[in-house]
Amino acid sequence: MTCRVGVLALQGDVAEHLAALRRCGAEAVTVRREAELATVDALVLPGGESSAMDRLLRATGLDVPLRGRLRDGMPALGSCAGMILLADRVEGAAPGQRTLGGLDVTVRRNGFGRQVDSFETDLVMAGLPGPALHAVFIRAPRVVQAGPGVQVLATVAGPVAGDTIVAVRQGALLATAFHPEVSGDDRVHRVLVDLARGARSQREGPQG
Ligand SMILES: NC(=O)CC[C@H](N)C(=O)O
Repeated sequence: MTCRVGVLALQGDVAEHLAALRRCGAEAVTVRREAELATVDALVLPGGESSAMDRLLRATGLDVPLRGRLRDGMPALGSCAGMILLADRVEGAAPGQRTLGGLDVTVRRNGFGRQVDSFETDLVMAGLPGPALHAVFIRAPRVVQAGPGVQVLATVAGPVAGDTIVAVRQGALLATAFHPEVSGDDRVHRVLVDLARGARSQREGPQG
């Protein structure tokens, strides 16, 4: 079945997500306004600058309907800055910076510090069959705390003692600290597109 997946296009890394979603068979569209948001079965919140996106979300008034759709169970994938937007709590936020929330996690912005602020690694991600996933981290956040309803999908070693959570899922919300749209491996987007198809068929009912 076909499904329509939006990419929040106020700022940041939009084109690569649209391309990945199309390779997964979804109709992919940019979302800047409430009317566009209303047409999509699922949404990608891309990487970029989370404080800038927060400002633009509030300036355009898109924050209110978007929070509503997230609360109503719209599937979403937040990558990097998008993960920050979906987090309930942020450490190192810019003055006045807020999030949409929905994911019961605390994230630390720029959580890998200056020395390793960008790096690439291969990681095993729960729910993705096949080989390890190549993950690109660019001034990425890290998850410093996850609530009991949050499934940890992937971790990497460091930057402090032990492992750091870099991918999570809670219900229909997925978030990665890395950028799944730049590796050419579409398996993370495929999970979102499957969730979008499920949401679509639920809405359309048995004969849809
Ligand atoms: N690549 C990214 O999305 C970086 C996120 C950025 N450091 C922020 O805090 O918003």
